[in-house]
Amino acid sequence: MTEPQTARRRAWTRERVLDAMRGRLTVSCQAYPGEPLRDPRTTAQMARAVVAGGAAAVRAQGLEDVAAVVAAVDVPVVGLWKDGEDGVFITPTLRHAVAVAEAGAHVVAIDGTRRPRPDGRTLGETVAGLREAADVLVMADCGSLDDAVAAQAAGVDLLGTTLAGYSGERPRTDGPDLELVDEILAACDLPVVVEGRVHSPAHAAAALARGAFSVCVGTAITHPTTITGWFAAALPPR
Ligand SMILES: CC(=O)N[C@H](C=O)[C@@H](O)[C@H](O)[C@H](O)COP(=O)(O)O
Repeated sequence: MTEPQTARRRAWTRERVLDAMRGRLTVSCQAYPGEPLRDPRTTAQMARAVVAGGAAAVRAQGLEDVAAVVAAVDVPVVGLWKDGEDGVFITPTLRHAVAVAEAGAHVVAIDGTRRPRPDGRTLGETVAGLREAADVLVMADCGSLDDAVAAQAAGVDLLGTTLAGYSGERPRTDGPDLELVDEILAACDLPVVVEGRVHSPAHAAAALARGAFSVCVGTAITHPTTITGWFAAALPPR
């Protein structure tokens, strides 16, 4: 990062980050292993494009992408590091979480499920260790109400529904899991980010209308291969 970029990064206090995200859209800019758009420069350009369209924050995966996005846009960046493909793979250990913070993320998203973590630490130990190492907000990517309740007790700052439908505790709903959103809002006090299968502006609006703090959209905005597939599949057979 250049000096002005470092100063800009520092100006994002915890309060400013939360204030920026409240009631607004976070856009997840991710390309998956082997895909044509998987390049930190492309992710950074995508981040600039979504900020131009009104994204209040950007979510990005991988240390290089996080650093490139932090340098490219002046909005909060929710960073994560996916390692592996099943089980606990979203920022699975304290080492991953600290590295994401060091890459410049304002919010570090970590697996917020109750499943055993690869380094043997509990979520609470991971959050405490991360806080010792860096002044960042922590978002727990949860898959169920029990995850959210445990994550709140573990000391995270934000609860996400990111893993609903992917951790085996909830069905994979067609759109966002709004039933889970209702359950979490009734049981927890922390800000809730609705994430996962928010596929239309109407879904995003419905999520906020339920009382969610913020909404995060990935695929429907930044994954052209999937979006193209939706259109292609809607055509009648030739
Ligand atoms: C389950 C998992 O690995 N979720 C990932 C988390 O970062 C991403 O692959 C999703 O794109 C992101 O959560 C946004 O969700 P959607 O792409 O459905 O709008």
